[in-house]
Amino acid sequence: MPILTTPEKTDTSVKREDTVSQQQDSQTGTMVELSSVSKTYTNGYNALLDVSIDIKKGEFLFITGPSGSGKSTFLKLLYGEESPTQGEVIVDGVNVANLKGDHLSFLRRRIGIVFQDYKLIAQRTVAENITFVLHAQGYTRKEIQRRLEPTLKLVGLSSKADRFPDQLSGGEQQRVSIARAIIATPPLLLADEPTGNLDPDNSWQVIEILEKLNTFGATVIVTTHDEQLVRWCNHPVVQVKNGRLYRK
Ligand SMILES: Nc1ncnc2c1ncn2[C@@H]1O[C@H](COP(=O)(O)OP(=O)(O)OP(=O)(O)O)[C@@H](O)[C@H]1O
Repeated sequence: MPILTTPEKTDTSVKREDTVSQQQDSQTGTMVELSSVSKTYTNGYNALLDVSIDIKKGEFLFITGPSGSGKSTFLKLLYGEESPTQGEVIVDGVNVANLKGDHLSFLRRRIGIVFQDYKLIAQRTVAENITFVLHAQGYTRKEIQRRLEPTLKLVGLSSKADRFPDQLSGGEQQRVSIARAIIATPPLLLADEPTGNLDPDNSWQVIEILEKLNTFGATVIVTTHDEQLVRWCNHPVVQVKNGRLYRK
């Protein structure tokens, strides 16, 4: 297991009492259910073929598979970025394929998403990047401040709240994007190749944060093609191969 070497370590002792109290009661049942799902893109490419899977609340699951195997497509179906050509996608009891407009926005508020390329706004500070969505969703200034400090602490960036993304390392930028994804305490966290641009120490740090969130109650689904990373962790793994899913 690699040793953390970044100067400001993540604070995994941070408690997020609101997260725990909201989520401990609802730790049973299914968070994600796909039934006979296929996805064919408009160019005729079959990305997923007759896929069925149940992911329980509170699970930490890795999705692995080679480039182009359908990992991102799988996640996109969960947050309604793509619709299945066939079959049903149920997330937290809601059929995603039927959602539009405000209903889809409402579901997405309950899903935190982390991308490989961070997707930070260059002209905004760390704090602004993290709280941007909360402002847009009408949270009060006081509530935003109440959430910001523990979230920054959790990702080890308390001293860098006023920096801009280009003043941060790649690992720090990814931790900003995780903070942005979790500040609204979503019960489901999706991370699409979150360590794809990071060295082993930073990758491990990202995984440690995701694991901590999982212990707070979030269901976490992480795609990666990094087999070594998967071996380090003792979490269930699903492999995507030729558009089909296999539990390992
Ligand atoms: N919008 C699209 N239109 C057509 N084909 C697409 C589209 N998006 C993805 N594909 C194809 O579907 C397949 C699965 O893509 P996907 O991005 O899900 O793979 P992946 O496993 O996440 O790959 P990577 O590890 O490289 O990110 C690929 O062959 C890809 O070219």
